[in-house]
Amino acid sequence: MLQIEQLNQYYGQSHTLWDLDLQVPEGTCTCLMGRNGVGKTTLLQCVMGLLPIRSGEIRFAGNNLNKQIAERRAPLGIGYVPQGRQTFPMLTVEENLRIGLPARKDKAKQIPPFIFELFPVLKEMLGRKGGDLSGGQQQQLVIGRALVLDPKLLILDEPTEGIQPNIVQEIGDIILRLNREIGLTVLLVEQKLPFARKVADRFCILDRGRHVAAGEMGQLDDELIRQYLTV
Ligand SMILES: Nc1ncnc2c1ncn2[C@@H]1O[C@H](COP(=O)(O)OP(=O)(O)OP(=O)(O)O)[C@@H](O)[C@H]1O
Repeated sequence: MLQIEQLNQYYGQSHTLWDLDLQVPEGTCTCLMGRNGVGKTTLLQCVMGLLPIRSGEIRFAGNNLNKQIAERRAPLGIGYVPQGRQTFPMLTVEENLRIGLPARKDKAKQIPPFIFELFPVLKEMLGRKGGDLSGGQQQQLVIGRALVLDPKLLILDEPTEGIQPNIVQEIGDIILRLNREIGLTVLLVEQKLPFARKVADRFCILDRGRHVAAGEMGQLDDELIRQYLTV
Protein backbone atom coordinates (compact mmCIF):
# COMPACT_ATOMS: atom_id res chain seq x y z
CA MET A 1 0.00 0.00 0.00
CA LEU A 2 2.84 2.39 0.89
CA GLN A 3 6.15 1.95 -0.89
CA ILE A 4 9.20 4.07 -0.35
CA GLU A 5 12.22 3.62 -2.55
CA GLN A 6 15.70 5.08 -2.33
CA LEU A 7 14.56 8.09 -0.34
CA ASN A 8 17.15 10.73 0.51
CA GLN A 9 16.34 13.71 2.70
CA TYR A 10 18.47 16.62 3.90
CA TYR A 11 18.02 19.33 6.51
CA GLY A 12 20.16 21.98 4.82
CA GLN A 13 23.59 20.31 4.42
CA SER A 14 22.73 17.54 6.86
CA HIS A 15 21.96 14.25 5.11
CA THR A 16 19.30 12.67 7.37
CA LEU A 17 17.64 9.82 5.44
CA TRP A 18 19.91 7.67 3.27
CA ASP A 19 18.71 5.56 0.30
CA LEU A 20 15.80 4.48 2.43
CA ASP A 21 13.42 1.72 1.33
CA LEU A 22 10.25 0.90 3.28
CA GLN A 23 7.21 -1.21 2.48
CA VAL A 24 3.90 -1.10 4.34
CA PRO A 25 1.78 -3.90 2.87
CA GLU A 26 -1.99 -3.46 2.79
CA GLY A 27 -3.75 -4.67 5.93
CA THR A 28 -0.62 -4.77 8.09
CA CYS A 29 0.23 -2.82 11.19
CA THR A 30 3.89 -1.92 10.73
CA CYS A 31 5.94 -0.44 13.55
CA LEU A 32 8.80 1.89 12.61
CA MET A 33 11.42 1.58 15.31
CA GLY A 34 14.83 2.95 16.22
CA ARG A 35 16.60 5.03 18.82
CA ASN A 36 15.99 8.76 19.29
CA GLY A 37 17.10 10.89 16.38
CA VAL A 38 17.45 8.13 13.75
CA GLY A 39 14.91 9.81 11.45
CA LYS A 40 11.51 8.22 12.18
CA THR A 41 9.56 11.48 12.43
CA THR A 42 11.45 12.90 9.46
CA LEU A 43 10.39 9.91 7.37
CA LEU A 44 6.72 10.27 8.34
CA GLN A 45 6.85 13.99 7.53
CA CYS A 46 8.30 13.18 4.10
CA VAL A 47 5.39 10.79 3.49
CA MET A 48 2.95 13.53 4.45
CA GLY A 49 4.67 16.09 2.22
CA LEU A 50 5.61 18.26 5.17
CA LEU A 51 9.31 18.01 4.31
CA PRO A 52 10.86 18.07 0.84
CA ILE A 53 12.83 15.03 -0.28
CA ARG A 54 16.04 15.25 -2.31
CA SER A 55 15.49 12.03 -4.27
CA GLY A 56 13.57 8.78 -4.25
CA GLU A 57 9.98 7.81 -4.67
CA ILE A 58 6.99 7.51 -2.34
CA ARG A 59 4.00 5.62 -3.74
CA PHE A 60 0.66 5.12 -2.04
CA ALA A 61 -2.18 3.00 -3.43
CA GLY A 62 -1.02 3.49 -7.00
CA ASN A 63 -0.31 7.22 -6.63
CA ASN A 64 3.13 8.76 -6.86
CA LEU A 65 3.12 11.02 -3.80
CA ASN A 66 6.14 12.99 -5.04
CA LYS A 67 3.73 14.71 -7.40
CA GLN A 68 1.16 15.55 -4.71
CA ILE A 69 1.39 18.60 -2.48
CA ALA A 70 0.83 18.04 1.24
CA GLU A 71 -2.81 19.16 1.11
CA ARG A 72 -3.62 16.46 -1.47
CA ARG A 73 -2.18 13.56 0.54
CA ALA A 74 -4.87 13.31 3.22
CA PRO A 75 -7.72 13.20 0.65
CA LEU A 76 -5.91 10.33 -1.09
CA GLY A 77 -6.60 8.33 2.08
CA ILE A 78 -3.77 8.93 4.53
CA GLY A 79 -4.68 9.85 8.11
CA TYR A 80 -1.82 11.35 10.13
CA VAL A 81 -1.47 11.63 13.89
CA PRO A 82 1.65 13.75 14.45
CA GLN A 83 3.89 13.58 17.48
CA GLY A 84 2.83 15.72 20.44
CA ARG A 85 -0.99 15.66 20.49
CA GLN A 86 -1.55 18.55 18.12
CA THR A 87 -5.18 19.48 18.63
CA PHE A 88 -6.43 22.91 17.66
CA PRO A 89 -6.57 24.09 21.28
CA MET A 90 -8.99 27.01 20.79
CA LEU A 91 -11.49 24.97 18.76
CA THR A 92 -14.06 22.71 20.38
CA VAL A 93 -13.84 18.94 20.16
CA GLU A 94 -16.62 19.00 17.56
CA GLU A 95 -14.85 21.66 15.48
CA ASN A 96 -11.59 19.71 15.70
CA LEU A 97 -13.36 16.61 14.39
CA ARG A 98 -15.24 18.46 11.65
CA ILE A 99 -12.01 19.77 10.13
CA GLY A 100 -11.46 16.46 8.33
CA LEU A 101 -14.95 16.26 6.79
CA PRO A 102 -14.36 18.35 3.63
CA ALA A 103 -11.49 16.05 2.67
CA ARG A 104 -13.75 12.97 2.60
CA LYS A 105 -14.49 11.46 -0.79
CA ASP A 106 -18.21 11.01 0.02
CA LYS A 107 -18.50 14.66 1.20
CA ALA A 108 -20.32 13.48 4.37
CA LYS A 109 -21.54 16.35 6.53
CA GLN A 110 -21.75 14.43 9.82
CA ILE A 111 -18.96 13.12 12.01
CA PRO A 112 -19.13 9.32 11.52
CA PRO A 113 -20.79 7.77 14.60
CA PHE A 114 -18.13 5.06 14.89
CA ILE A 115 -15.69 7.76 16.04
CA PHE A 116 -17.80 8.19 19.19
CA GLU A 117 -18.16 4.44 19.54
CA LEU A 118 -14.35 4.17 19.57
CA PHE A 119 -13.88 7.23 21.80
CA PRO A 120 -17.02 7.73 23.94
CA VAL A 121 -15.23 10.47 25.90
CA LEU A 122 -15.23 12.71 22.80
CA LYS A 123 -19.02 12.60 22.65
CA GLU A 124 -19.25 13.71 26.26
CA MET A 125 -16.87 16.61 25.57
CA LEU A 126 -18.08 17.83 22.16
CA GLY A 127 -18.42 21.45 23.32
CA ARG A 128 -15.18 21.58 25.27
CA LYS A 129 -12.07 23.32 23.86
CA GLY A 130 -9.39 20.92 22.59
CA GLY A 131 -6.80 22.66 24.76
CA ASP A 132 -8.83 21.97 27.92
CA LEU A 133 -8.78 18.18 27.52
CA SER A 134 -6.36 15.94 29.39
CA GLY A 135 -3.34 14.62 27.48
CA GLY A 136 -4.96 11.24 26.91
CA GLN A 137 -8.21 12.80 25.74
CA GLN A 138 -6.30 15.09 23.36
CA GLN A 139 -4.56 12.08 21.85
CA GLN A 140 -7.92 10.37 21.37
CA LEU A 141 -9.21 13.55 19.72
CA VAL A 142 -6.27 13.69 17.29
CA ILE A 143 -6.71 10.01 16.37
CA GLY A 144 -10.47 10.59 15.97
CA ARG A 145 -9.78 13.62 13.75
CA ALA A 146 -7.51 11.52 11.51
CA LEU A 147 -10.22 8.83 11.27
CA VAL A 148 -12.89 11.34 10.23
CA LEU A 149 -11.14 11.40 6.84
CA ASP A 150 -12.00 7.73 6.34
CA PRO A 151 -8.35 6.88 5.63
CA LYS A 152 -7.03 3.67 4.12
CA LEU A 153 -3.68 4.16 5.86
CA LEU A 154 -3.33 5.57 9.36
CA ILE A 155 0.09 6.94 10.35
CA LEU A 156 0.74 7.54 14.04
CA ASP A 157 3.89 9.13 15.46
CA GLU A 158 4.46 7.93 19.04
CA PRO A 159 0.78 7.98 20.05
CA THR A 160 1.53 6.80 23.59
CA GLU A 161 4.28 9.28 24.46
CA GLY A 162 3.52 10.91 27.82
CA ILE A 163 0.11 9.25 28.16
CA GLN A 164 -1.06 7.52 31.35
CA PRO A 165 -1.03 3.70 31.28
CA ASN A 166 -4.79 3.06 31.19
CA ILE A 167 -5.20 5.35 28.15
CA VAL A 168 -2.15 3.73 26.52
CA GLN A 169 -3.94 0.40 26.87
CA GLU A 170 -7.12 1.88 25.36
CA ILE A 171 -5.22 3.38 22.43
CA GLY A 172 -3.53 0.01 21.85
CA ASP A 173 -6.89 -1.76 21.83
CA ILE A 174 -8.30 0.79 19.38
CA ILE A 175 -5.36 0.48 16.97
CA LEU A 176 -5.74 -3.31 17.11
CA ARG A 177 -9.44 -3.03 16.40
CA LEU A 178 -8.96 -0.62 13.51
CA ASN A 179 -6.33 -2.88 11.98
CA ARG A 180 -7.66 -6.37 12.66
CA GLU A 181 -11.43 -5.78 12.52
CA ILE A 182 -11.85 -2.83 10.16
CA GLY A 183 -8.82 -3.67 8.01
CA LEU A 184 -7.14 -0.27 8.22
CA THR A 185 -3.45 -0.36 7.29
CA VAL A 186 -1.34 1.20 10.04
CA LEU A 187 2.17 2.66 10.15
CA LEU A 188 3.19 3.44 13.69
CA VAL A 189 6.27 4.94 15.31
CA GLU A 190 6.57 3.48 18.78
CA GLN A 191 9.43 3.22 21.27
CA LYS A 192 7.65 1.07 23.86
CA LEU A 193 8.49 -2.50 22.95
CA PRO A 194 5.55 -4.24 24.72
CA PHE A 195 3.12 -1.85 23.02
CA ALA A 196 4.74 -2.39 19.62
CA ARG A 197 4.61 -6.16 20.09
CA LYS A 198 0.97 -6.01 21.12
CA VAL A 199 -0.36 -3.95 18.22
CA ALA A 200 2.03 -4.44 15.28
CA ASP A 201 2.51 -7.51 13.12
CA ARG A 202 5.60 -6.17 11.30
CA PHE A 203 8.58 -4.03 12.23
CA CYS A 204 11.05 -1.84 10.37
CA ILE A 205 14.14 -0.53 12.12
CA LEU A 206 16.00 2.66 11.22
CA ASP A 207 19.52 3.41 12.36
CA ARG A 208 21.18 6.75 11.62
CA GLY A 209 18.82 7.44 8.75
CA ARG A 210 19.12 4.04 7.12
CA HIS A 211 16.73 1.12 6.99
CA VAL A 212 18.60 -1.73 8.68
CA ALA A 213 16.05 -4.46 9.44
CA ALA A 214 12.45 -5.48 8.83
CA GLY A 215 10.28 -8.52 9.30
CA GLU A 216 7.39 -10.14 11.11
CA MET A 217 7.08 -8.98 14.72
CA GLY A 218 7.97 -12.51 15.91
CA GLN A 219 11.37 -12.10 14.24
CA LEU A 220 12.31 -9.09 16.37
CA ASP A 221 14.89 -10.89 18.47
CA ASP A 222 17.15 -9.93 21.36
CA GLU A 223 20.10 -9.31 19.05
CA LEU A 224 18.21 -6.74 16.95
CA ILE A 225 16.90 -5.13 20.12
CA ARG A 226 20.40 -4.90 21.62
CA GLN A 227 21.96 -3.65 18.40
CA TYR A 228 19.39 -1.06 17.37
CA LEU A 229 16.87 -0.32 20.10
CA THR A 230 18.30 -0.35 23.60
CA VAL A 231 20.00 2.80 24.83
N1 LIG B 1 14.01 20.85 11.60
C1 LIG B 1 15.19 20.23 11.67
N2 LIG B 1 16.33 20.82 11.27
C2 LIG B 1 17.52 20.19 11.32
N3 LIG B 1 17.69 18.95 11.79
C3 LIG B 1 16.60 18.30 12.23
C4 LIG B 1 15.31 18.90 12.20
N4 LIG B 1 14.41 18.01 12.71
C5 LIG B 1 15.12 16.91 13.04
N5 LIG B 1 16.44 17.09 12.75
C6 LIG B 1 17.51 16.10 12.96
O1 LIG B 1 17.26 15.00 12.10
C7 LIG B 1 17.56 13.78 12.76
C8 LIG B 1 16.33 12.89 12.77
O2 LIG B 1 15.33 13.47 13.62
P1 LIG B 1 13.91 12.82 13.82
O3 LIG B 1 13.12 13.74 14.71
O4 LIG B 1 13.34 12.48 12.50
O5 LIG B 1 14.28 11.48 14.59
P2 LIG B 1 13.34 10.47 15.38
O6 LIG B 1 13.88 9.13 15.08
O7 LIG B 1 11.92 10.74 15.06
O8 LIG B 1 13.65 10.87 16.88
P3 LIG B 1 12.71 10.83 18.18
O9 LIG B 1 12.52 9.40 18.50
O10 LIG B 1 13.56 11.55 19.20
O11 LIG B 1 11.43 11.56 17.85
C9 LIG B 1 18.07 14.15 14.15
O12 LIG B 1 19.47 14.18 14.11
C10 LIG B 1 17.51 15.53 14.36
O13 LIG B 1 18.34 16.27 15.22
